[in-house]
Amino acid sequence: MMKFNVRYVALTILDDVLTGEAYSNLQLNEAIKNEAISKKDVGLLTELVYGTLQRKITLEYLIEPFIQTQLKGWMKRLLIMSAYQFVYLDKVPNHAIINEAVNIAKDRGDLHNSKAINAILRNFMSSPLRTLDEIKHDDKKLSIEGSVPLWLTKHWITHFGYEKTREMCLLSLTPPDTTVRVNTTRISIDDAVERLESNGYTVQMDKDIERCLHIKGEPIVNDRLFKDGLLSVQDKSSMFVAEILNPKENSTVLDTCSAPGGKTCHIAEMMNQTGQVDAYDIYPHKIDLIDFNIKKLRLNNVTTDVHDATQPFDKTYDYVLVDAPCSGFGVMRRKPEIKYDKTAKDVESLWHLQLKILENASKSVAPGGELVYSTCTIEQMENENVVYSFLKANPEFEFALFNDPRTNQETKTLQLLPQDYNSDGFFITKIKRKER
Ligand SMILES: C[S@@+](CC[C@H](N)C(=O)[O-])C[C@H]1O[C@@H](n2cnc3c(N)ncnc32)[C@H](O)[C@@H]1O
Repeated sequence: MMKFNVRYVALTILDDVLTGEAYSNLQLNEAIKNEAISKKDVGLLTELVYGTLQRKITLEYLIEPFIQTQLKGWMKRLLIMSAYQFVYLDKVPNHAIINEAVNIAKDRGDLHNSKAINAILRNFMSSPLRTLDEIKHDDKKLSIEGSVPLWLTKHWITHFGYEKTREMCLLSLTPPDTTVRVNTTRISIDDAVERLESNGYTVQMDKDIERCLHIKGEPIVNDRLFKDGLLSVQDKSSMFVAEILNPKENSTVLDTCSAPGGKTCHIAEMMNQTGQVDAYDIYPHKIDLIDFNIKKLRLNNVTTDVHDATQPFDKTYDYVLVDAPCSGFGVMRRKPEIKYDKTAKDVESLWHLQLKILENASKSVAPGGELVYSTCTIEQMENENVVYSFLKANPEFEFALFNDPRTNQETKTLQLLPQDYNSDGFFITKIKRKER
């Protein structure tokens, strides 16, 4: 048996993720926790897993002409991981890439496998890199360049146009900004900035959301402020959801699909330990995650329980949040496998579920009360189509206009794309029940 090495672990993670058995972020966290690996190796492992996943379609296109025989799935994954190092990493010498791949192949299979890997990689590395010139159609070209399946590329071009889609796909191959939300029930924003700076972080205040800070430095999860619950890691686009819901102090809030509790906690912080936030999720094990966060942040205005949001809630509330289960294409830069494992059929069945949850949750909005519907996707079907279908069937509701932070104009819906704030793609809309 081979002794632990970074590429071996990276390939095992790629196997699990690309066969749909695990999520990249969770697998990576496990590997980093379990193995005695150095800081440098953690960096390389992360780069290999995320880089290969992010650029899977591009890498397959580049190496495909050199594969003449039928290969097993893991061999193809080993080849694209090796191709990633050759094309995108400067510091790894070609002979090291080939040796490592051959050793893994020997360890996994017979000599024949390792010889095939050796021959393919040698051939690939000594030939000119394949260009996109031979592809005639813009959508196909972009699908390969941005490593996004063709059906999605076509969808997005139809909805957002070619330029915006290209910008989004290419930006999604790079890391987003790291932003944190200050727990203003425990520390002032000025004090949080001062303490972060004294801990070595470069901090920038966000221009739209007061409690949002952009930080650069060591992983924040190791910092005292994070560990003590004085701040939470949250993407800027995601923070807009609670900001747009904008619950008043002493009000009541229902959060229907709330795990792991990012927005629940944001809402509870905005209400400054007053009022009542009832947070539900369908999965019992996920309720533990919300409870953990509430406890860590020391929030005392939240209760949690298991509940299926398609089934009636027993109370009415001033504010309701439906942060619906969705395809998640808005977070493809954080979970790249999302791009490859969803189909148009999944999107359609999500639309049914989302509409059902929205219909049911709306019954818990008190007269004059407001409901925010949000998703972390950019699929029109799961966003505009859900809310317009709902409003058509429920005339007692209407849009509650809010400010589009990008234009400072009132809007009914907000579709944030990654390029808007170098953050996640999110959809947010607000509706209100008309007064009786
Ligand atoms: C987008 S995530 C919510 C993220 C959360 N609001 C946050 O900010 O941390 C959607 C959640 O909906 C939950 N969910 C899926 N189907 C559900 C249902 N029928 N009823 C309630 N929750 C559901 C999932 O378990 C998942 O935790």
